[in-house]
Amino acid sequence: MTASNSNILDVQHVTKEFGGLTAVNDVTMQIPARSIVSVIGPNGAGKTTFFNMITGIYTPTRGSIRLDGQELVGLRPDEVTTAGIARTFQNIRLFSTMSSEENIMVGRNARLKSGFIDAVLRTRRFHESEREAQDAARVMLDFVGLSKWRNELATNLPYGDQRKLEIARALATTPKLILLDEPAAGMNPRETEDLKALIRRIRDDLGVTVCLIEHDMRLVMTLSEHITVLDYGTKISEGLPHQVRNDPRVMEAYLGRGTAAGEYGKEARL
Ligand SMILES: Nc1ncnc2c1ncn2[C@@H]1O[C@H](COP(=O)(O)OP(=O)(O)OP(=O)(O)O)[C@@H](O)[C@H]1O
Repeated sequence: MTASNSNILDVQHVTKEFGGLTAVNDVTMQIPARSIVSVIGPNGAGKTTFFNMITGIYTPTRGSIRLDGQELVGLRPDEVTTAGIARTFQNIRLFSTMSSEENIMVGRNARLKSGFIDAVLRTRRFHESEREAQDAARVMLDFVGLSKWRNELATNLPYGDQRKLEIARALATTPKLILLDEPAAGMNPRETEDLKALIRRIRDDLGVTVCLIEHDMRLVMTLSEHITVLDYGTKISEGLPHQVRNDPRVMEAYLGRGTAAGEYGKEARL
């Protein structure tokens, strides 16, 4: 097996320009299959833009993004989902008037075979699809430990559980790779510990590769097997947690930069 075969995602020279601003500048990175990796960087470094290119929300100005050899550039977000990438967002995006189970079924529907006509005519295929979606939703609720909230409106769940529900909804699309955008944002230390255990189980039990953007340096340093650091859209460092933590370019990028600087400084003293 060649090195590239063991990488589930291969990003080559990706750039995104917004008018005169280069949000992501010629970034190349690979994500090994069944790994847990992080993309970090100070506020405005280009992390979310990077995720938005991988998931088809933005088309790169230049560059190539391959999932298991399949070129993703040019695909719509739903086609990227079907190809095998799921994600969660920086801000919680649940349907507040739906139950936890229904929220997951919406995620699952991205994969179902029945279409609009089936739904209108209530065909057998539609009913089978609905049952399949409901079964899958229950398995996912159980996996993330939220079975007791099955019929509860998503908006009534505690904050940490709403974040887990978003992860369950993303997992319901049966991805090969899941992208988590600041999953620990706003969590208390106990919720963050729970999240860490869940992310490990996503990889270990489901075999799904995990890539996260995260400002919580303690979480990033203890969970990640590989870290890529962006600053002003450019990759300034990558490697094992201890290599990145001790890289002078990374320290320099964080120092004097708002919240993220404080969080990095806290970790650097550990
Ligand atoms: N749609 C857009 N149009 C114009 N500029 C954008 C757009 N999206 C992002 N940017 C700019 O690109 C740069 C990178 O933003 P991005 O949100 O990717 O950074 P980030 O690393 O995710 O930041 P944070 O940690 O604060 O979430 C910023 O200067 C931002 O203002």
